Parts: sequence; C-alpha cells; structure tokens
Amino acid sequence: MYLDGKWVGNDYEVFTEIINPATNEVIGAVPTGGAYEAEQAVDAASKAFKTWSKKTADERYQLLMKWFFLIEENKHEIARIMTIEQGKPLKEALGEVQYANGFISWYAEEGKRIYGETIPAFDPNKRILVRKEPVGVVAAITPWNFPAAMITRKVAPALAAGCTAVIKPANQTPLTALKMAELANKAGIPNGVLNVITGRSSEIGDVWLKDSRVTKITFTGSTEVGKTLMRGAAENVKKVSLELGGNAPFIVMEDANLQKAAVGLIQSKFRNAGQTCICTNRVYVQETVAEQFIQLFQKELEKLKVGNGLEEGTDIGPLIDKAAYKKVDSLINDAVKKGAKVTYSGLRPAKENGYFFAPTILTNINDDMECMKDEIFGPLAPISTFKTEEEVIARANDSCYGLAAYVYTENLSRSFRITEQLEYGIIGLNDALPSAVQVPFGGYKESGLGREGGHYGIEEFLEVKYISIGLDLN
Ligand SMILES: NC(=O)c1ccc[n+]([C@@H]2O[C@H](COP(=O)([O-])OP(=O)(O)OC[C@H]3O[C@@H](n4cnc5c(N)ncnc54)[C@H](O)[C@@H]3O)[C@@H](O)[C@H]2O)c1
Ligand SMILES: O=C[C@H](O)CS(=O)(=O)O
Repeated sequence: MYLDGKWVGNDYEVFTEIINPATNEVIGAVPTGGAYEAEQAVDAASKAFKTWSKKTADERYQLLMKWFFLIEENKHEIARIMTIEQGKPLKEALGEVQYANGFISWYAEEGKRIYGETIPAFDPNKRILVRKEPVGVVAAITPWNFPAAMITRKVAPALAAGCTAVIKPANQTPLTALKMAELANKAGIPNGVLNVITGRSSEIGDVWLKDSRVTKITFTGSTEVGKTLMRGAAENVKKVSLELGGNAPFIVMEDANLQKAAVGLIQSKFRNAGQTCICTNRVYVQETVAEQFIQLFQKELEKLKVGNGLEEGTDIGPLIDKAAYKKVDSLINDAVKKGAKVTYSGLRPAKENGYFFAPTILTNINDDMECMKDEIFGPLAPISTFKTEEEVIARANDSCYGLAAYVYTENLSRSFRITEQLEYGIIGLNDALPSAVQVPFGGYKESGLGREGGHYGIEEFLEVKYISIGLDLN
C-alpha cells in the first residue's frame, strides 16, 4: 500500500493474491489492509490537505504534468501490468493508459480555470463575491475493468481542485493503481496527497463513510454497491458521486448504414470482452433489415480472435474471473430455455485454462430474458427485432439503468426524435465509442449520480461559497 508517501504492508502476514485471468496463475500479492490502514490514509490526506489546497493552481499544474509525463514514459510497462492482472488485450490496455493520462493533462489545465464571480447586489452598500473551494479529503473506490482510467477520472480533478485523495482499487487489479502511485511519488506529488489502500473493501469503505474528515465519496462500480455507499453517506450527509451499472440498448433503424452499424456493434459490444459499463447489452434491429444486419455483424465477428491479451492479434481477452464466466453462461442458458437461438458461437482457446468466453450471438430474443434486463458484462450479443420507432424507444427506456444508448440511422429528423426521447446520459449516434476526457460521463436513473470528465468533472470536487460584503459607500 502507498500511504503518506511510504510503501507499507510488505511485512504483513495476510496478503491478497492477484490472479492472471488468462492463465489462472498467481502473478502477485498485495497486503490485506482494513480499518486501521483506512484511518491512517485519512490522517495523511487530512494533514496534506492543509498545504496542498494552499498551493497555487499553477503549482499543482506543474506537479500533475510531471506525473503525466512519467506515465507517458512508462505507458508500456503500465499496460503490461494491466493486461496481466485484468486480461484486456495489450492494445486496449495501452489505449486505457493514454485515456487515463488524458484526464491528468485535462484537469491539470482545468485547475487553472476554477473561476468565481461577482453578483450585482440589490443593496448599494453591499458587494457579493462567489468563490469555489476544494471539498477536502476525497475517498475514491474504483472497479477492476478500467484499473487506471477509473482512478485518474476521479483523482486528477480532485487534486487539480486542491483536494487530497484516499483510493481503494478493486482487489482484482491493485497493481496498476500502485504503479500509478509510484509514479505520482516520483513526480514529487507531496506525501499524503494521494494514498492507495488495498484490502477488505467494506471495512475500508465503512471507515471512510464514518470519518467526517472525508468530505466526498466518489465511487465507480456496481449499482448494488453504489446504493450501499449512498445509504452509508446519508449518515453524515457526505457528498457522493456514483458511476454505476448500465444496460445499453443498441438500436439499428432500417435507414441505418448497416455495415457501419455492424462495425459499431463489434466496437461497443466486445471492448474489454464486453466488460465495460457502456457496452451494448441489448440489440434492437428494425425487422425489415434484421436478416441482412445479422449477416453483416456475424461476418465482422468472425474476424475477431479470442486469446491471451499479451499475444499479438488478440481482440478479446478473458473474463475477469470464474463467477463472471458462469454469469454469462447462465444468461445464455436462460435465454435458450425461453426460446432464443444460438446463431453464432465463436472459438475459445482450447489449451488455455483462463476464463475465455466464446463470443456469442443470440437471436429470437424477447424482453423477458434475463440477458435483456441484467448487465451481461461479457461477449454476448442478444438481438431482438422491432416494428416501429415508438416501440423501440419504449423498449429501450424500459430499464432501471440509464447510462449509455446507441442509435444508428441516417435520417436527421429521426436521429433527433429518438435521441431526445432516450433516457440515457450518454448517447452514441452513429458512434459506438463515445468515451473521451472532455465529455460529461454519467448516467440517468440507477446508473449513477454526477458526471466525470470535461469541465463538469471538476465541479464534483468543489464547494461554492459566497461572501456578502457590507460597505459604507455613501
Ligand atoms: N458507470 C461507470 O463509469 C462504470 C465504469 C466501470 C464499471 N462500472 C460498473 O462496475 C461494475 C463492475 O466493477 P466491479 O465488479 O469492480 O464492481 P463492484 O461494485 O463489485 O466493486 C467496485 C469497487 O467497490 C469495492 N467494494 C465492493 N463492495 C464494497 C463495499 N461494501 N464498500 C466499499 N467498497 C466496496 C470493490 O472492492 C471495488 O473496488 C459493473 O456494474 C460496471 O457497470 C461502471
Ligand atoms: O466501464 C466503463 C468506463 O467508464 C470505461 S469508458 O469510460 O467507457 O472507457
């Protein structure tokens, strides 16, 4: 663990093993921390906040950019660590490191533009100033599917705003987080500004929920855990921002560019082996073009290679663990039992004993099947057909989730009609890869609270204060 600028826990008796999901081999271990370390981290971050928050925006910019350049220099090593502990193909891991680093450079700059305002007073003897101030010590709890980007999407704006951070990465993928912390230390980011604790999740989370010095919980993960944290935060009205689960519909209208839509579905469905919060979960194709579209989609899918992410040419790596594998398998069994047809099932590497899942297309799908209601988080594409625009909008919105949705149509008026009626925070219109550092990423309904990225993302780490000044001007 990285605590107050020091590496701690190597002499611990209890360690958590890290497994390579492509080989099922132990690749490392990290000390199993808990309440004690969680409190130590807050002590360090609270002490560091006193000086870090008083630095100028430019001083923080300089240090964040040193971190940025060190990550850039070490991107291949970080990507390799990520592939070994998370499983995604090396090319995707490298892409994630650069995406993650993009948040650091974006917020290093954004920290210089935390503007206040003056407001015209109605009393001639008053002046009103508005200023924005860092919220304080931020607790960041992050998932395994994007071990680097989900950290910097929180910590970069927090530090740029003058906050300090205590981080609990996912137990499956702590090595990437610890490498990023090592580089932050090397960049000269002062002790205590950024701390990484590994170990017993709920024990660590409970300490941070109860400690009043932690002014903000920022969480990315499942909706279930998000609700737990939100309930806990209510005890002392702690600020929360939540980036939670999704159930993205992918809508193909009859006037879509079908080849473009087929390629887009490959991109949206199989990125990170289908393990992203904005992966397509449900495919809806207008019935007049369904057969043609499915043929085009399958033709693209047959080009993809499933394998170890370290191997050249791998497009789809393993799922994160056995439970993930069994979940996708059970969703297929449920759908088939309810009448679905396995239209395509790809190859998985025979010799490996990792959690490789064959990319699968199911057709003859109806909305009663679990794969249309639950987050799949795997390389399974259930395809259903629809007759009218009104029908597909109603079906797409019939979910407790509201993170991302995708629409393919070449008709301008139709694209506005549909996108404006979809209840989702992120819409890909003829675009399957909407994520970027400059956009307000987040969801409606049970997909979360708040936004990360862009100029919206730094507001999550700022308080707004106004000063009403009484004067004798007459
Ligand atoms: N909306 C987004 O931006 C986004 C991005 C990535 C992943 N996700 C979601 O995350 C989920 C997959 O990630 P996951 O399996 O790591 O999610 P998860 O909710 O199981 O775990 C997320 C993090 O929370 C920790 N955690 C678990 N229980 C906790 C508790 N009681 N108290 C404190 N911390 C606790 C875990 O150790 C991990 O670090 C999916 O649902 C996916 O949709 C959402
Ligand atoms: O899992 C969802 C993350 O937010 C990853 S990305 O932002 O979509 O790349």
